Amino acid sequence: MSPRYGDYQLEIYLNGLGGVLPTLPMTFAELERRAEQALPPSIWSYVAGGAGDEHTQDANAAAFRRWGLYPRMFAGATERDLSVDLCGLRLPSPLLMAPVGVIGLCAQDGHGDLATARAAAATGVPMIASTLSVDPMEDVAAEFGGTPGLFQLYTPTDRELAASLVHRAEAAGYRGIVVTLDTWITSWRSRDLSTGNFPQLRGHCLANYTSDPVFRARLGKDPAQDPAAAVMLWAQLFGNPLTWDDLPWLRSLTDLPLIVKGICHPDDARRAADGGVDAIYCSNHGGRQANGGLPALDCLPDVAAATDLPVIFDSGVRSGADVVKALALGATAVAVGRPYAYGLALGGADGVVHVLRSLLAEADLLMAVNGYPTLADLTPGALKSCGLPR
Ligand SMILES: Cc1cc2nc3c(=O)[nH]c(=O)nc-3n(C[C@H](O)[C@H](O)[C@H](O)COP(=O)(O)O)c2cc1C
Ligand SMILES: O=C(O)C(=O)c1ccccc1
Repeated sequence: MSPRYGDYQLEIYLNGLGGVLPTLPMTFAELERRAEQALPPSIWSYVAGGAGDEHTQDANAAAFRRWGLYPRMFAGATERDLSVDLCGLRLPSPLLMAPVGVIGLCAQDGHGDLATARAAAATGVPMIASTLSVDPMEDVAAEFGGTPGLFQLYTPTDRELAASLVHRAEAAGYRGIVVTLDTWITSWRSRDLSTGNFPQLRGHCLANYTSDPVFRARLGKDPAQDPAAAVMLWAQLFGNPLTWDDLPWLRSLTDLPLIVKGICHPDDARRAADGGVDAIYCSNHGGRQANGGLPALDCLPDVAAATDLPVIFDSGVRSGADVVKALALGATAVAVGRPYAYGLALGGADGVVHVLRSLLAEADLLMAVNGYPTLADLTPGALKSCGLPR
């Protein structure tokens, strides 16, 4: 039986009886409000913002409100089992931390990648470590404890550099490679344009490049002596607009599970499966890239039905109820991005742990009161479409 996540609720109540109220927010709205106060304005805009007028970003969260979970009676769901198998990994829960580039800067000490990894160790919730980290992937992996971690690859135009990043991830003990397909170029980010600050262009998240032998050989000089040259080279190499012709090469890079992130169309899911990937990651990048107004949640059922592969879902998950709904719509595992970044901003590793435990406790208690003891009980039949978002 998996851990009793709902006990977190009891812990908070008992602390309250002892006169100790939670210092960290108990609602997403409060989390967001306080993160805005805690972060420097340019970092806040970068993390909280999306593409264009943020229609897709708003639609992502609103989409969850169009679904309701039937409460079922006489179900006796006294014990819940939230554990799941994902690409050969036995996980205590279906929750993951999505890759967040420059997450390091959300922590007060500037080392948020390490704090996030410590939160993964404390909760068993795997971190998908972004290519764009403040600390090198080896140092991040060293903080994972017994929790498996995945490495997210932004595929550079230089194939040798891409291979080097993947092989370093293998050597550092990462258990899967998540290749992000939707961000070979960044979208029209209105808020970042207003602040004139793209943290990545200031060279804050290039540790995986400046520590890489292939990148250093291309640079020809020590990046510490000429950081501007390193940023320029990174900008040239950052994103490869991959096509289906590149998939065999990607597949050949590693024997680790290969997961493709950014899939929203069932045809793309099928084609990726034919190309030998191990899992599909259905996401619209939290509305930071696409901005046609299509919520990622609306893409999930068809993507999940398109293949037999496991499906990771993210974009707009803000509560334990949202986690449960995404599972019922076909996700094998569900990731959050901004929510844990905000927790990090407010409380470092403890803040991330609080956000993750709150999501899991709410999901667990919802499954209890609504009578769904296991993840297998969460099928589309558990949901009822309930019209327009409020
Ligand atoms: C500040 C920020 C940086 C991100 N950086 C990356 C990244 O480096 N690689 C990646 O694949 N996705 C990145 N994403 C997208 C997330 O992995 C994820 O798809 C998205 O945050 C999910 O939506 P949510 O924030 O609504 O939970 C980033 C998201 C945010 C908010
Ligand atoms: O901001 C992002 O969403 C992201 O993925 C990214 C892309 C390039 C540089 C830094 C972050």
